[in-house]
Parts: sequence; structure tokens; C-alpha cells
Amino acid sequence: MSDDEADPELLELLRQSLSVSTKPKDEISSDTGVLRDAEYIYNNAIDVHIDMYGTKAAAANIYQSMQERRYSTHAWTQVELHPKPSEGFSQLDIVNFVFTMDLLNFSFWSELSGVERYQVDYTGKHWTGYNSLLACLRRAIDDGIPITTPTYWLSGRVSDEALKNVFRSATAEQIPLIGERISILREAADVLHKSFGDLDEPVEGATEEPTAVPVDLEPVGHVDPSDAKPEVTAQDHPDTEDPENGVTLPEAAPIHPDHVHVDPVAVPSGESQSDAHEAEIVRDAAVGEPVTESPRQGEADHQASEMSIKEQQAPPRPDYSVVRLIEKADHSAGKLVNLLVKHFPCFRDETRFDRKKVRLFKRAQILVADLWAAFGGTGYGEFHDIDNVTMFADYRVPQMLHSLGVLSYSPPLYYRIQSLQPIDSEHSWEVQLRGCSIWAVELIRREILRNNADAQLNAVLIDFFLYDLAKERERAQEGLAMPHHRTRSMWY
Ligand SMILES: Nc1nc2c(c(CN[C@H]3C=C[C@H](O)[C@@H]3O)cn2[C@@H]2O[C@H](COP(=O)(O)O)[C@@H](O)[C@H]2O)c(=O)[nH]1
Repeated sequence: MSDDEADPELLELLRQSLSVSTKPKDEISSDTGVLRDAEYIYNNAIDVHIDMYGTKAAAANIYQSMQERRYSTHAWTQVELHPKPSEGFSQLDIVNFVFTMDLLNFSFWSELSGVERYQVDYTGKHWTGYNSLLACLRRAIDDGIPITTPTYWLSGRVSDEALKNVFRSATAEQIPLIGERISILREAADVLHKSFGDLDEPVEGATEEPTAVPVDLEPVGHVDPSDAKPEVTAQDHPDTEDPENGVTLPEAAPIHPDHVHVDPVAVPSGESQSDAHEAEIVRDAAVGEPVTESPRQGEADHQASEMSIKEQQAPPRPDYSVVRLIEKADHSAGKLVNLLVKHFPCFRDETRFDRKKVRLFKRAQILVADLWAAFGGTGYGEFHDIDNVTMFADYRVPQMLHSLGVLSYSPPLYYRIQSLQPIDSEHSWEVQLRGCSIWAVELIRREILRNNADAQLNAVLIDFFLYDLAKERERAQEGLAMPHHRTRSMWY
């Protein structure tokens, strides 16, 4: 939208105030406005630039690589810790898991080295980044804590200590923004309870039991599982550690002093949590990075876990509120995003740029995309307008777009990022980085479709692909050469 064009949202408000609107008052629009705002940011950005040659080259490379890998929504189920029907997760479980995960899907970066940073001990491996969140949720579910059941987070039902215990770390660093994460869970539970209850009443079609016949997870453009992105295993890279993917290394793996990542060490199965905790301290000492744990902290952890065990004793009944919310969207991705933003302040990822309100909606959009991918575009993942969802403006994909030569930065911004200095939340640089990333992925999408009219892709798949690529490169240690921008934000 150019400066001269009227904002359609303002126009509609004006129409409503003059009682000349043709829309029912409570109708939810399927237009999120994110793409329009991203174009506006791009048009007015002075510190972030989209290089046209870089965009064309990236589009060709991305499309070729996606074709070679037969990249599709199937990639979602290839992520080790994403829940799958084959593991006994019902459709309701998966819906609630995705909702919980995307409430909390923000800010996993650390100022600390790989050894010291926040890590989650689960399945005998140490997990970091986005995977650390998945590991927390899966570990809690394994322990019988209904962490993905919204009624469980209601104030008065579970203590902050018990919730903190779900996110407990294997190192001295805790998960970033733990206070915000707990507040977000509480707020979401209240909204669901008030706006989408009666919570306990089953909804037609939502199965509580594990799906007997797994939902068809084959996506648009079916992919044979054997063709899915190659899994990196310890055997593949015996000399590299991979906390991101929790690859377990042989116990005696040598530690290079320059290594910035921690070596994940296997915890034998059957070992109790406290045994494992002790083993962890011994391990940390063994690699010369002892984790100092004050007795007080240990006591608090112990009390918290006792409390969480007590609080688990009366498991909440199945909770269909998220299913109800999804059903209100009538299989429209745009409507679901707008519903999330309307009802839940924690999804209202909007800010101001050049005195104009701009919407970025990262977590609301990734929630819809995760549902689409988890259910292979069917059932709760069926959205007829999924192609209107934009890239999710986080801190990883912009990093990737820069390294591909799509985004370039003004000297002050480039210096700030390279020198690992944080950027304040809501700073114009942050908004430009996020808005231009959305617009850049849109230009890549258009370029691919211009050259390949029958290409089956959208901004979601391009985003997932770029995110996965960023992780692959990081694993290959190239990540050290391409820092991401650092803003401590609950939005992304
Ligand atoms: N744009 C975009 N951002 C994404 C994801 C995902 C994971 N999505 C899964 C679903 C399908 C894909 O195949 C992925 O497996 C996480 N993030 C964001 O990254 C950051 C964490 O990064 P790190 O610290 O390195 O783990 C944090 O802001 C987090 O919110 C994505 O897909 N797109």
C-alpha cells in the first residue's frame, strides 16, 4: 500500500461509524493485512534493502533445492519431537500441542556459549533452541503432566513453580522470558475458558483416543518418507555435536577447546530423574564446565517437582476449547489468524513504523501453518487460503535471507548485528528486518511462480525450508559466520 492509499481497516471503521458498512459487525475478515504492511515497511525502509539480483538467484536456488528434496509439509513430521499419530497422539492432542507450542514459540537465543546456554535434558540428549521447547512439552507429557491442556494452566489450578519446573534447565541458564511464558499460558487459558468453553464438552469429529487410523499426513505434493530431508545422525558426523537435534555422541567424544556447543551425553534409559540430574552434574564437571548449583536452588527444584506431582493427581478432562476456536475460522487461515489476534493479546504482534500501525503476526501465522503441516492440509489443518499466510518474521529466516544475498543492511545495522549487540524491541531496525523479510519471501515466491507456473508452493513452505536450511548450516558450523539480530522479544 502506498502512502496515498487509504487504509482499508480505517475505511471500514469509518463506514461502520457512519452506519454504511455492508459487513455484519462481528464478521471476522480473512484479510490479515500482514503482507500489505510488510510492503509498506519495505517501501519506507532505509536500513534494510532487498537486492533484486540476490532475490532472483535465491528464488532459483531455493526452488531447485526444494524440488530435489521434494520438500513439502511432510518435513514437519520429520522433526523428531513433533507429535505424531504413530506415537499415540490423538488429533485433539496434536491440536492442543501445536497451540501450546506456538503460544511459547519465541526467543530461544542465548548470550552464552553452547556449553552454558539453556538446555533441556530429554530422551538422553540435551536440546537447545526451538527444540528445547518441544523437549519441555514432551518431557512433561511423558511425566503425566497435562502441559498441553489449557484448563491445566488456569490460575489457581497449577502453581508458577510447577510450570517453571516443566521448563527446567540442564544448565545454570534458565529458559529466556520465563515470566512472560507463564503469563501467556495463564492469559490464554482464561480467554479459552471464557470465549470458547464449555471446555469439557466433546466436539464432533475430535477424537480423544489415539487415532486408530492415522490422519493422512501426506501433504500437497506427496513425498515418500525415504525422500524426506536426510536426518543428521551421530554416525553421519562422528566428530560434531548437535545439541539442536539432540544427537547423542559416544561418551568419550573429545572436546575441542574452541567448541561452542555442549556435548550431549546419553542418560541411560530407566535412570530416574534425580539419578539423571546427578549424572548431569558429574558430566558437566567432567567436561570442565561445572554447573554450580546452590543447595537452595536444588531444594526449590525438588519442591517444585513434588508440587507438580501433587498437581498432576487430578488430571483435567479433555479440553476442546482450541478445537472450537479453530472451527470458528471455517477453514480460513486468515480468519484463524484474525481470531487469534482478536481474542488473545499475546498474539497481537503489531507495532508502529513511520507512525503507522503495522502487523507482523508471527506466532499467530506459524500456529496456522503448523496445523496445516501437522495435519497435511486436511481436517483441522485444512485452510483454503493457506497461500495468503506470509513468512513468520523471526530471527532465523532474516539471517538466512541475508546470507543468501537477498537482504542487505545499512552500515550501522550491519555493524550492530555482526558485533552481536542487541537491538531494542520495537526499534525501527527490528521492524525493518522483520517487515522486509516478509516482503522478500513474497518476492521469492512470485519469482518462483513466474518461472514455474505449476510450482506447488507458498510462503509457508519457503519459510519452513529457509528455517530448516538455517539450522542445517548452523549444524555445519557455518552459523558462526552469520549472526542473527538479537532482540529479546516475546513476539518472536
Ligand atoms: N520463520 C520461522 N521461524 C521458526 C520456525 C520454527 C520451527 N518450525 C518448525 C516447523 C516446520 C519447520 O520444519 C520447523 O521444524 C521455529 N522458529 C523460530 O525460530 C527461532 C528459534 O530458532 P533457534 O534458536 O535456532 O532454535 C524462534 O524465533 C522460533 O520461534 C519456522 O519454521 N519458521
